[in-house]
Order: sequence, then structure tokens, then C-alpha cells
Amino acid sequence: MSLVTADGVTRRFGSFTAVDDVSMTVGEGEIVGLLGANGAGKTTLIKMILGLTAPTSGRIRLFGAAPSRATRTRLGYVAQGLGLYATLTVAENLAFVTAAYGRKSPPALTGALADAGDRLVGDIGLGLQRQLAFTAALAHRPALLVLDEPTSGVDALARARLWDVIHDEAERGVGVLVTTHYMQEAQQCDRLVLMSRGAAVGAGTEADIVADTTAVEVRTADWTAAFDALHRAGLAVTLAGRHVRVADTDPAAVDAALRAAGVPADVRQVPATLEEKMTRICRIDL
Ligand SMILES: Nc1ncnc2c1ncn2[C@@H]1O[C@H](COP(=O)(O)OP(=O)(O)OP(=O)(O)O)[C@@H](O)[C@H]1O
Repeated sequence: MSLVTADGVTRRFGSFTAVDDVSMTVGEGEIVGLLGANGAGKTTLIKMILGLTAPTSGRIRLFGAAPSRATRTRLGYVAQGLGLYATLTVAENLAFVTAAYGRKSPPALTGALADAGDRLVGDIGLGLQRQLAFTAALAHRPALLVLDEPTSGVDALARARLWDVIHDEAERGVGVLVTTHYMQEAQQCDRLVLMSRGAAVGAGTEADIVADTTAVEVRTADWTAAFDALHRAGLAVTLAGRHVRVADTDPAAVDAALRAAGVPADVRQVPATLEEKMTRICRIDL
């Protein structure tokens, strides 16, 4: 069953279109990633799915019905700003959220959160705050988890732990909608929706999205000179090990820039990575 269905959803703010005719679904046990540059419309789409903002046109269905107080009790939401109370303790925050969802007692705190139970949330680190926000969002056993940039600002280990929780929930049948800027996180999703300037410009698996997009790989003994020359030519150049890669261009343009700088190199067209596909889209956004 589809937990979320967005059907041709548009949201305007005055004459500005923040979300433009987006259709998407999230099914049971599915992790759907929402990707896009800052301002692409991800948070606005999430707010419409949660029922916090009404679409200007189009239709949202949450558990088969229009978003409402009733549907809201079946979802867990971790906002970008986490929505915790800095002047309450860890335990008090959890008790408060649990009560707000009408459950009698909060779940037992475990691990580092248990050790920090009596500390004010404002005094604990961001990694632990994010862990608490997850625990609070999951306390009432929601059928759908909506996560807006859930791991931004936390270290790699804490990020991996949070993703373990996300995968565990999905395995129990919970649907997950997650926005992220991290390509490694995007690769953990079952499906992706790419947003640019409010519109969904790509959808499907990573392979579906990258499709036949290509990048250029440069092999050379003098990769620092090659990187420098391509950067100065205004190309989207990155380093992958000692290989120089250039997104959103063709071999002829790269060859010309390298020749002009007098850097001998072997230039070839290769399949793009997801990140390079995103670079392409984000450059269009600028
Ligand atoms: N209430 C509002 N009034 C006017 N414009 C808004 C409002 N909310 C969002 N916008 C605009 O809509 C666009 C999309 O914003 P949104 O927050 O959805 O993007 P985003 O993809 O979530 O970006 P980010 O990753 O930075 O949060 C932005 O240009 C933003 O300024």
C-alpha cells in the first residue's frame, strides 16, 4: 500500500513557485530519498505531506486520506531544526513527545542517551540531540517516518548509527521519506526523487537517474596541473584518488583546456556518478 501519494502537487508563495507539479509515492518498507540543492523545494514538499502547508493545487494522500490530525498520529517527523526543547532534559523531552502522541509512558532510554537522561538538551552534542529526536519520533511506532536532513552536522559514526535505525524501521515495514545532501546517504535509499527549482527532474534508482549521463576522466602524470587548468577554465572538476574527473562537459572541451595549458593527458568519456549527475542539475539551478 502507498503510505504517501503526491499527485501533481504545486505550492506557490505569491508569484514564486516553490514546488512545481510534483508526483511521488512512498510505500511500506520503502526508503525514498529526496535530493536537491538548497531551495529546490524539498522542505516545502515535506510540509505539504505532513499537512502543515496546503498545496496550491494537486493532491496529497497520507495513508489513503487527506493529511489531518488523525493521519499525523501515524507518522514520525524529524525536522531540520530537530524540534527539541533546549531547556528540558533528555528524559523530559522524550516524556513530552510521548505524551503529545497520547502514549502513557516513554520508551526506555538506552546507551549514551540513558547516560545523558538528566542533562538539558541544550547542553548535549548535536549527535546525541539527533539520536534523541529519532527516538522521540519513533516512540509511538509510526507507520511513516519523515526525516528532513536527519544527519546533517553529525560525524560519520553517528551518521552510520542513525542509518542503522532507518534500515531497521524500513525492515519492520515503516515507510521512510528522507531529504539529504550526502550522496552516500542517497545510495542507501531504495528510490530517489531529484528536485530542481521545485520540479521533480528525476526519479527511480540511482542507475535510473544517472542513466546515460557521462563525465570525463583525465589520466595524467601531472594531475595537479590538470586540475588547476580545468578549474581555471571554469569546469566542474573533482579529484577521485589521483584521477581528475570533470562533470557536465564533453571530452573535447576538457582536451581543449588541457592543450591550452600545455598539460599532456589521456581524456576519456565515462559513466557519471550520482554526484556528477547532481552537479549537472545544480549548475542548472545557479
Ligand atoms: N513561507 C514561504 N514564503 C516564501 N517563500 C518560501 C516560503 N517557504 C519556502 N519558500 C521558498 O521556497 C523555496 C524552496 O524552499 P525549501 O525550504 O522547500 O527548499 P529546500 O529544498 O528544502 O532547501 P533547503 O535544503 O535549504 O531546506 C525557497 O526559495 C524558499 O525561499
